[in-house]
Amino acid sequence: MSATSSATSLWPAPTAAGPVRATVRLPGSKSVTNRALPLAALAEGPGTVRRALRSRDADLMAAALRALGAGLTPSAETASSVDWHVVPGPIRGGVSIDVGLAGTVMRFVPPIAALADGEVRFDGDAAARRRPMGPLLAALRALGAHVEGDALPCTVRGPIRGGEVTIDASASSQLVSGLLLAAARFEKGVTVRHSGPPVPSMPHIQMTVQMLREAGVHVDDGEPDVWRVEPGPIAARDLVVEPDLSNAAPFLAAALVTGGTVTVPDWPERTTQPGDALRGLLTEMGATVTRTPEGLAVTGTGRVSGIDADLHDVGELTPTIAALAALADGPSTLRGIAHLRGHETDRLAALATEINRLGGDVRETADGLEIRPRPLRGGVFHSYEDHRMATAGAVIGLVVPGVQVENIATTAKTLPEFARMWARMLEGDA
Ligand SMILES: O=C(O)C1=C[C@@H](OP(=O)(O)O)[C@@H](O)[C@H](O)C1
Ligand SMILES: C=C(OP(=O)(O)O)C(=O)O
Repeated sequence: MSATSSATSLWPAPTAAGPVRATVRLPGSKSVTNRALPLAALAEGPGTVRRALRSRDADLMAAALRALGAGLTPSAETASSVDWHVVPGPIRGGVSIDVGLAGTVMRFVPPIAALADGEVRFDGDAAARRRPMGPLLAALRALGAHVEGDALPCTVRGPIRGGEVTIDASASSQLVSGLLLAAARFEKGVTVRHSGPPVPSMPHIQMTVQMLREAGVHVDDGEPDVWRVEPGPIAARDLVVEPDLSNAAPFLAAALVTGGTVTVPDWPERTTQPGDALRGLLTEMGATVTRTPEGLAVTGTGRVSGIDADLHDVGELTPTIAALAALADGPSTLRGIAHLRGHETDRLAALATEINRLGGDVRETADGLEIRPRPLRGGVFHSYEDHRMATAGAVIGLVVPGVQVENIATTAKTLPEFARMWARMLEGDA
């Protein structure tokens, strides 16, 4: 596999001088932000989304909703956070939408566009054209929309009626979430049945269902692999976005590999974010994880244990877990993650290629990775325009001198301040 980025800038990953001790405050969750904004844009009145993430993916979602007729006014803006006041408007067509490389934009916005009676065109980055969308577009067609294309670029023209549809969502949970998020506004609502190998990232579908219910939408998910959304109003709300727990992963990993402590404030007591699984995964890999008055504290010993883990439900944590596994004192097997081949890049190939380039021993399996730790050396770690590849390189660089991450700026997809936060963490705060 070759690196696809045209950007050639190299970021010298800082090596930790000793155990990291820092409190790292994470901006809002991408997944919550990019559900809260469309729900607000489809609501029956104006609402507010507080502490929303500002990042490439979140900005693309805001731009898409504006193009479709919603009013979004920012306040309390910082580099990575914003409060949005959202005023819904009639969904209008006749517009083009750039999805970038955002799975949430490419899968969540077309069903909204199908509410318009004008054509909406979608396209994105070259890598986005390779990401699975076919089952979603086929479903929109089956539910009454006129759709051209089976992947990006594509066009969608409503109005959609809704009803029952069967899809194979084994490539991405977002194919289901997208249909559910807009469905209360379909004349007949929707019943989505999944048929095929197991759907990955189920916590993300639970997040969709929970956020719909919080907005007063009736959702029945009582039967496995079937979701029914009743037609009806979506309540206007004032909600606060939780910190992004998946983006906490590289920072918490720093505690493990350096034998330090990293604390993340405002870690929710209960959440549907898959990043919450880090508490168990990092414990298995040798960390002590405690809830303190300051937040979730993760303390490492400097020694990392190998792990045998099924990451099917929490696939987006894989790059960090793989980086830790490459630095562990025993082998690891990561399974259940064949769908990562359709993420920002083929993450299984990218992780194997880049860790092996530094002297590692990573083998791709049909559904994951086998990682045998080897002494690693410095070198270029390509990011393939994948924010989580870039942060995985940063984790390795903490303890392997001379790692240079290509295109660290790609972290702007979900965490534009990553490089600054990483530097501050190493100085003792972030
Ligand atoms: O719905 C969401 O917010 C997400 C769902 C998951 O996608 P897949 O089901 O495609 O893995 C996850 O990996 C992605 O980062 C965010
Ligand atoms: C898979 C990911 O993103 P996306 O929302 O683009 O699917 C991710 O953030 O790990």
